[in-house]
Amino acid sequence: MTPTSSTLAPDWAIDVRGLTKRYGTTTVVDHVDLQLRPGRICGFLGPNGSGKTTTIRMLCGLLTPDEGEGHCLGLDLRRDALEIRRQVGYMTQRFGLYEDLSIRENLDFIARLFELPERKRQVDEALERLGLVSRQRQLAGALSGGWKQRLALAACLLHRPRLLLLDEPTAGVDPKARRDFWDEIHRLAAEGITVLVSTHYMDEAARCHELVYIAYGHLLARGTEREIIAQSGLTVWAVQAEREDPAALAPLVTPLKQAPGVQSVAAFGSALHVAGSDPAALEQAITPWRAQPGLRWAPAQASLEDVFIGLIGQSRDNMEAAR
Ligand SMILES: Nc1ncnc2c1ncn2[C@@H]1O[C@H](COP(=O)(O)OP(=O)(O)OP(=O)(O)O)[C@@H](O)[C@H]1O
Repeated sequence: MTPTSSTLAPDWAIDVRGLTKRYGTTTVVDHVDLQLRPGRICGFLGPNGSGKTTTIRMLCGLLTPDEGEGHCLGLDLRRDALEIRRQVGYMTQRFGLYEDLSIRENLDFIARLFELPERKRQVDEALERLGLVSRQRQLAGALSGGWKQRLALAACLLHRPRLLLLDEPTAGVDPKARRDFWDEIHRLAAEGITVLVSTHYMDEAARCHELVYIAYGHLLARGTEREIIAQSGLTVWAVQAEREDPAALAPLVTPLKQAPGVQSVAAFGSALHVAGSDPAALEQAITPWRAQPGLRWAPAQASLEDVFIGLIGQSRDNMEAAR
Protein backbone atom coordinates (compact mmCIF):
# COMPACT_ATOMS: atom_id res chain seq x y z
CA MET A 1 0.00 0.00 0.00
CA THR A 2 1.28 3.50 -0.77
CA PRO A 3 1.97 5.62 2.33
CA THR A 4 -0.67 8.22 1.51
CA SER A 5 -3.40 6.03 0.08
CA SER A 6 -4.91 4.93 3.37
CA THR A 7 -4.96 8.43 4.84
CA LEU A 8 -6.66 10.21 1.96
CA ALA A 9 -10.45 10.40 1.87
CA PRO A 10 -10.91 9.77 -1.86
CA ASP A 11 -13.32 11.85 -3.93
CA TRP A 12 -14.10 8.72 -5.87
CA ALA A 13 -14.88 5.29 -4.46
CA ILE A 14 -14.08 3.93 -7.93
CA ASP A 15 -11.95 5.78 -10.43
CA VAL A 16 -10.55 3.56 -13.18
CA ARG A 17 -9.63 4.22 -16.78
CA GLY A 18 -8.95 2.01 -19.76
CA LEU A 19 -9.64 -1.21 -17.88
CA THR A 20 -8.98 -4.06 -20.30
CA LYS A 21 -8.93 -7.86 -19.95
CA ARG A 22 -8.15 -10.40 -22.66
CA TYR A 23 -8.49 -14.15 -22.72
CA GLY A 24 -6.38 -15.44 -25.59
CA THR A 25 -7.28 -13.33 -28.59
CA THR A 26 -10.66 -12.25 -27.18
CA THR A 27 -10.94 -8.90 -25.42
CA VAL A 28 -13.72 -9.41 -22.88
CA VAL A 29 -13.38 -5.98 -21.22
CA ASP A 30 -12.25 -3.28 -23.60
CA HIS A 31 -10.96 0.05 -22.23
CA VAL A 32 -13.68 0.60 -19.69
CA ASP A 33 -13.72 3.87 -17.70
CA LEU A 34 -15.70 3.93 -14.49
CA GLN A 35 -16.07 6.62 -11.84
CA LEU A 36 -18.32 6.43 -8.83
CA ARG A 37 -18.66 8.81 -5.90
CA PRO A 38 -18.83 7.53 -2.32
CA GLY A 39 -22.32 6.66 -1.10
CA ARG A 40 -23.75 6.13 -4.58
CA ILE A 41 -25.51 3.03 -5.85
CA CYS A 42 -24.55 2.21 -9.42
CA GLY A 43 -26.37 -0.44 -11.43
CA PHE A 44 -24.12 -2.44 -13.75
CA LEU A 45 -26.13 -3.74 -16.69
CA GLY A 46 -25.46 -5.64 -19.87
CA PRO A 47 -26.30 -8.87 -21.64
CA ASN A 48 -24.85 -12.24 -20.54
CA GLY A 49 -21.14 -12.52 -21.16
CA SER A 50 -20.67 -8.78 -21.65
CA GLY A 51 -17.84 -8.49 -19.10
CA LYS A 52 -19.57 -7.43 -15.86
CA THR A 53 -18.10 -10.16 -13.65
CA THR A 54 -14.66 -9.71 -15.19
CA THR A 55 -14.81 -5.95 -14.53
CA ILE A 56 -15.97 -6.49 -10.94
CA ARG A 57 -13.13 -8.96 -10.33
CA MET A 58 -10.59 -6.45 -11.64
CA LEU A 59 -12.06 -3.76 -9.38
CA CYS A 60 -11.76 -5.87 -6.24
CA GLY A 61 -8.17 -6.94 -6.90
CA LEU A 62 -8.93 -10.57 -7.81
CA LEU A 63 -7.94 -10.21 -11.47
CA THR A 64 -5.07 -8.17 -12.83
CA PRO A 65 -6.06 -6.00 -15.80
CA ASP A 66 -4.02 -6.36 -18.99
CA GLU A 67 -4.33 -2.62 -19.48
CA GLY A 68 -5.72 0.29 -17.57
CA GLU A 69 -5.19 1.92 -14.24
CA GLY A 70 -6.94 3.63 -11.42
CA HIS A 71 -8.02 3.46 -7.83
CA CYS A 72 -10.65 1.84 -5.67
CA LEU A 73 -11.20 3.56 -2.31
CA GLY A 74 -8.08 5.60 -3.09
CA LEU A 75 -5.96 2.45 -3.40
CA ASP A 76 -4.00 1.72 -6.53
CA LEU A 77 -5.57 -1.08 -8.55
CA ARG A 78 -2.26 -2.75 -9.31
CA ARG A 79 0.01 -1.90 -6.37
CA ASP A 80 -2.57 -2.23 -3.60
CA ALA A 81 -4.66 -5.16 -4.89
CA LEU A 82 -4.33 -7.04 -1.59
CA GLU A 83 -5.46 -4.06 0.47
CA ILE A 84 -8.36 -3.45 -1.91
CA ARG A 85 -9.47 -7.04 -1.33
CA ARG A 86 -9.46 -6.35 2.42
CA GLN A 87 -11.50 -3.17 2.14
CA VAL A 88 -14.06 -4.20 -0.47
CA GLY A 89 -17.07 -6.45 0.04
CA TYR A 90 -17.53 -8.77 -2.94
CA MET A 91 -20.62 -10.92 -3.33
CA THR A 92 -20.29 -13.49 -6.08
CA GLN A 93 -23.14 -14.79 -8.25
CA ARG A 94 -23.15 -18.12 -6.41
CA PHE A 95 -23.00 -16.42 -2.98
CA GLY A 96 -19.79 -18.31 -2.03
CA LEU A 97 -21.21 -19.93 1.11
CA TYR A 98 -20.16 -23.13 2.86
CA GLU A 99 -23.31 -25.18 2.47
CA ASP A 100 -22.48 -27.67 5.23
CA LEU A 101 -21.85 -24.95 7.82
CA SER A 102 -24.61 -23.14 9.69
CA ILE A 103 -25.35 -19.46 9.20
CA ARG A 104 -23.39 -18.58 12.35
CA GLU A 105 -20.49 -20.85 11.41
CA ASN A 106 -20.27 -19.28 7.95
CA LEU A 107 -20.07 -15.80 9.46
CA ASP A 108 -17.63 -16.94 12.13
CA PHE A 109 -15.40 -18.47 9.45
CA ILE A 110 -15.34 -15.20 7.48
CA ALA A 111 -14.63 -13.24 10.67
CA ARG A 112 -11.60 -15.51 11.28
CA LEU A 113 -10.38 -15.02 7.71
CA PHE A 114 -10.44 -11.26 8.17
CA GLU A 115 -8.93 -11.67 11.67
CA LEU A 116 -11.68 -9.45 13.09
CA PRO A 117 -11.35 -8.43 16.72
CA GLU A 118 -14.25 -9.30 19.09
CA ARG A 119 -15.38 -11.93 16.65
CA LYS A 120 -18.43 -13.09 18.60
CA ARG A 121 -19.79 -9.57 18.99
CA GLN A 122 -19.28 -8.81 15.31
CA VAL A 123 -21.01 -12.02 14.25
CA ASP A 124 -23.89 -11.29 16.67
CA GLU A 125 -24.28 -7.81 15.19
CA ALA A 126 -24.24 -9.12 11.62
CA LEU A 127 -26.91 -11.72 12.49
CA GLU A 128 -29.03 -9.01 14.10
CA ARG A 129 -28.67 -6.52 11.27
CA LEU A 130 -29.76 -8.93 8.55
CA GLY A 131 -32.53 -10.57 10.65
CA LEU A 132 -30.72 -13.92 10.83
CA VAL A 133 -30.69 -14.47 14.62
CA SER A 134 -33.52 -16.99 14.79
CA ARG A 135 -32.02 -19.03 11.92
CA GLN A 136 -28.38 -18.91 12.97
CA ARG A 137 -28.14 -22.70 13.55
CA GLN A 138 -29.60 -23.63 10.16
CA LEU A 139 -27.25 -25.06 7.55
CA ALA A 140 -26.55 -22.65 4.71
CA GLY A 141 -27.22 -25.45 2.21
CA ALA A 142 -30.80 -25.84 3.49
CA LEU A 143 -31.74 -22.18 3.07
CA SER A 144 -34.00 -20.76 0.36
CA GLY A 145 -32.51 -18.41 -2.25
CA GLY A 146 -33.64 -15.31 -0.35
CA TRP A 147 -32.09 -16.40 2.96
CA LYS A 148 -28.88 -17.48 1.25
CA GLN A 149 -28.66 -14.07 -0.31
CA ARG A 150 -29.21 -12.42 3.07
CA LEU A 151 -26.44 -14.53 4.58
CA ALA A 152 -24.10 -13.75 1.69
CA LEU A 153 -24.74 -10.03 2.18
CA ALA A 154 -24.11 -10.36 5.94
CA ALA A 155 -20.87 -12.20 5.16
CA CYS A 156 -19.58 -9.58 2.77
CA LEU A 157 -20.46 -6.77 5.22
CA LEU A 158 -18.76 -8.38 8.20
CA HIS A 159 -15.41 -6.62 7.79
CA ARG A 160 -17.23 -3.28 7.32
CA PRO A 161 -16.21 -2.58 3.72
CA ARG A 162 -16.74 0.90 2.31
CA LEU A 163 -17.29 -0.39 -1.21
CA LEU A 164 -19.61 -3.24 -2.10
CA LEU A 165 -19.30 -5.06 -5.43
CA LEU A 166 -22.36 -7.23 -5.85
CA ASP A 167 -22.56 -9.62 -8.80
CA GLU A 168 -26.20 -10.39 -9.66
CA PRO A 169 -27.13 -10.63 -5.99
CA THR A 170 -30.86 -11.04 -6.64
CA ALA A 171 -30.79 -13.72 -9.36
CA GLY A 172 -33.30 -16.42 -8.42
CA VAL A 173 -34.57 -14.54 -5.38
CA ASP A 174 -38.30 -13.89 -4.83
CA PRO A 175 -39.81 -10.36 -5.06
CA LYS A 176 -40.21 -9.85 -1.29
CA ALA A 177 -36.58 -10.83 -0.61
CA ARG A 178 -35.48 -8.61 -3.49
CA ARG A 179 -37.35 -5.66 -2.00
CA ASP A 180 -35.84 -6.26 1.47
CA PHE A 181 -32.42 -6.53 -0.16
CA TRP A 182 -32.80 -3.19 -1.95
CA ASP A 183 -34.03 -1.50 1.24
CA GLU A 184 -30.85 -2.71 2.93
CA ILE A 185 -28.68 -1.50 0.03
CA HIS A 186 -30.21 1.97 0.35
CA ARG A 187 -29.64 1.97 4.13
CA LEU A 188 -25.98 1.09 3.50
CA ALA A 189 -25.61 3.83 0.89
CA ALA A 190 -27.12 6.32 3.35
CA GLU A 191 -24.29 5.33 5.73
CA GLY A 192 -21.77 6.29 3.02
CA ILE A 193 -21.08 2.83 1.58
CA THR A 194 -20.69 2.77 -2.20
CA VAL A 195 -22.38 0.00 -4.15
CA LEU A 196 -21.76 -1.33 -7.64
CA VAL A 197 -24.38 -3.96 -8.37
CA SER A 198 -24.85 -5.99 -11.52
CA THR A 199 -28.37 -6.93 -12.46
CA HIS A 200 -30.54 -7.96 -15.37
CA TYR A 201 -33.72 -6.55 -13.82
CA MET A 202 -35.00 -3.20 -15.09
CA ASP A 203 -36.97 -2.50 -11.89
CA GLU A 204 -33.68 -2.79 -9.99
CA ALA A 205 -31.95 -0.48 -12.45
CA ALA A 206 -34.60 2.10 -11.59
CA ARG A 207 -33.64 1.80 -7.89
CA CYS A 208 -30.02 2.83 -8.56
CA HIS A 209 -28.68 6.38 -8.36
CA GLU A 210 -26.84 5.86 -11.63
CA LEU A 211 -26.24 3.20 -14.24
CA VAL A 212 -23.57 1.89 -16.54
CA TYR A 213 -24.30 -0.34 -19.48
CA ILE A 214 -21.73 -2.66 -21.04
CA ALA A 215 -22.01 -4.94 -24.10
CA TYR A 216 -19.29 -7.05 -25.73
CA GLY A 217 -16.81 -5.54 -23.26
CA HIS A 218 -17.56 -1.94 -24.29
CA LEU A 219 -19.12 0.58 -21.96
CA LEU A 220 -21.96 1.98 -24.04
CA ALA A 221 -23.90 4.24 -21.69
CA ARG A 222 -23.71 5.76 -18.27
CA GLY A 223 -25.63 8.26 -16.20
CA THR A 224 -28.93 8.44 -14.39
CA GLU A 225 -31.92 6.64 -15.89
CA ARG A 226 -33.24 9.95 -17.18
CA GLU A 227 -29.86 10.94 -18.67
CA ILE A 228 -29.41 7.60 -20.42
CA ILE A 229 -32.87 7.79 -21.96
CA ALA A 230 -32.32 11.42 -23.04
CA GLN A 231 -28.83 10.66 -24.48
CA SER A 232 -30.20 7.77 -26.50
CA GLY A 233 -32.24 10.13 -28.71
CA LEU A 234 -34.62 7.24 -29.24
CA THR A 235 -38.09 7.67 -30.73
CA VAL A 236 -40.62 5.00 -29.80
CA TRP A 237 -43.99 4.04 -31.22
CA ALA A 238 -46.28 1.68 -29.34
CA VAL A 239 -48.79 -0.48 -31.19
CA GLN A 240 -51.65 -2.37 -29.58
CA ALA A 241 -54.32 -4.63 -30.98
CA GLU A 242 -57.73 -3.02 -30.52
CA ARG A 243 -59.21 -6.27 -29.21
CA GLU A 244 -56.26 -6.92 -26.87
CA ASP A 245 -55.38 -9.91 -29.03
CA PRO A 246 -51.60 -10.37 -28.81
CA ALA A 247 -51.70 -12.76 -31.79
CA ALA A 248 -52.71 -9.81 -33.97
CA LEU A 249 -49.28 -8.23 -33.34
CA ALA A 250 -47.19 -11.32 -34.10
CA PRO A 251 -47.09 -10.84 -37.92
CA LEU A 252 -45.61 -7.36 -37.45
CA VAL A 253 -42.52 -8.37 -35.52
CA THR A 254 -40.20 -9.82 -38.18
CA PRO A 255 -40.96 -7.34 -41.00
CA LEU A 256 -40.64 -4.39 -38.63
CA LYS A 257 -37.33 -5.70 -37.24
CA GLN A 258 -36.01 -5.88 -40.80
CA ALA A 259 -37.30 -2.45 -41.86
CA PRO A 260 -34.72 0.33 -42.30
CA GLY A 261 -34.90 2.86 -39.46
CA VAL A 262 -36.07 0.32 -36.87
CA GLN A 263 -33.57 -0.35 -34.13
CA SER A 264 -35.66 -2.62 -31.93
CA VAL A 265 -39.08 -4.24 -31.67
CA ALA A 266 -40.01 -5.56 -28.25
CA ALA A 267 -43.16 -6.64 -26.41
CA PHE A 268 -44.18 -4.50 -23.43
CA GLY A 269 -47.25 -6.04 -21.82
CA SER A 270 -49.93 -6.12 -24.50
CA ALA A 271 -48.11 -3.57 -26.70
CA LEU A 272 -45.15 -3.72 -29.06
CA HIS A 273 -42.55 -0.97 -28.80
CA VAL A 274 -40.93 -0.07 -32.10
CA ALA A 275 -37.88 2.14 -31.63
CA GLY A 276 -35.35 3.96 -33.78
CA SER A 277 -33.06 6.95 -33.60
CA ASP A 278 -34.21 8.62 -36.84
CA PRO A 279 -37.84 9.74 -36.32
CA ALA A 280 -38.56 10.18 -40.05
CA ALA A 281 -37.14 6.77 -41.00
CA LEU A 282 -39.02 5.15 -38.15
CA GLU A 283 -42.29 6.73 -39.20
CA GLN A 284 -41.70 5.54 -42.76
CA ALA A 285 -41.05 2.02 -41.48
CA ILE A 286 -44.34 1.84 -39.59
CA THR A 287 -46.43 3.59 -42.28
CA PRO A 288 -47.57 0.40 -44.06
CA TRP A 289 -48.83 -1.00 -40.75
CA ARG A 290 -50.57 2.13 -39.55
CA ALA A 291 -53.26 1.75 -42.17
CA GLN A 292 -54.02 -1.80 -41.05
CA PRO A 293 -57.40 -2.08 -39.28
CA GLY A 294 -57.52 -3.39 -35.70
CA LEU A 295 -54.22 -1.79 -34.65
CA ARG A 296 -53.80 1.33 -32.51
CA TRP A 297 -50.54 3.27 -32.85
CA ALA A 298 -49.31 6.00 -30.49
CA PRO A 299 -46.00 7.69 -29.72
CA ALA A 300 -44.51 6.33 -26.47
CA GLN A 301 -41.92 7.42 -23.95
CA ALA A 302 -38.65 5.48 -24.40
CA SER A 303 -37.93 3.21 -21.44
CA LEU A 304 -34.54 2.00 -20.21
CA GLU A 305 -35.32 -1.37 -21.71
CA ASP A 306 -35.94 0.21 -25.15
CA VAL A 307 -32.60 1.96 -24.88
CA PHE A 308 -30.70 -1.15 -23.80
CA ILE A 309 -32.28 -3.37 -26.45
CA GLY A 310 -31.30 -0.73 -29.03
CA LEU A 311 -27.74 -0.56 -27.67
CA ILE A 312 -27.30 -4.34 -27.85
CA GLY A 313 -28.49 -4.29 -31.48
CA GLN A 314 -26.16 -1.41 -32.38
CA SER A 315 -23.11 -2.94 -30.76
CA ARG A 316 -23.81 -6.30 -32.41
CA ASP A 317 -24.00 -4.55 -35.79
CA ASN A 318 -20.72 -2.73 -35.05
CA MET A 319 -19.02 -5.99 -34.08
CA GLU A 320 -20.22 -7.71 -37.25
CA ALA A 321 -19.14 -4.75 -39.40
CA ALA A 322 -15.68 -4.87 -37.81
CA ARG A 323 -15.19 -8.57 -38.62
N1 LIG B 1 -11.32 -17.42 -17.20
C1 LIG B 1 -11.85 -17.19 -18.41
N2 LIG B 1 -11.28 -17.71 -19.51
C2 LIG B 1 -11.77 -17.47 -20.74
N3 LIG B 1 -12.87 -16.70 -20.98
C3 LIG B 1 -13.48 -16.16 -19.91
C4 LIG B 1 -13.02 -16.38 -18.57
N4 LIG B 1 -13.84 -15.70 -17.72
C5 LIG B 1 -14.78 -15.11 -18.49
N5 LIG B 1 -14.57 -15.38 -19.79
C6 LIG B 1 -15.38 -14.90 -20.94
O1 LIG B 1 -15.41 -13.49 -20.83
C7 LIG B 1 -16.67 -12.98 -21.28
C8 LIG B 1 -17.23 -12.08 -20.21
O2 LIG B 1 -17.63 -12.87 -19.10
P1 LIG B 1 -18.23 -12.25 -17.78
O3 LIG B 1 -18.49 -13.39 -16.84
O4 LIG B 1 -17.36 -11.15 -17.30
O5 LIG B 1 -19.61 -11.64 -18.31
P2 LIG B 1 -20.89 -11.15 -17.50
O6 LIG B 1 -21.31 -9.87 -18.11
O7 LIG B 1 -20.62 -11.15 -16.04
O8 LIG B 1 -21.96 -12.28 -17.86
P3 LIG B 1 -23.25 -12.80 -17.01
O9 LIG B 1 -24.27 -11.71 -17.04
O10 LIG B 1 -23.66 -14.00 -17.82
O11 LIG B 1 -22.77 -13.16 -15.65
C9 LIG B 1 -17.53 -14.19 -21.58
O12 LIG B 1 -17.50 -14.42 -22.96
C10 LIG B 1 -16.84 -15.32 -20.83
O13 LIG B 1 -17.06 -16.55 -21.48
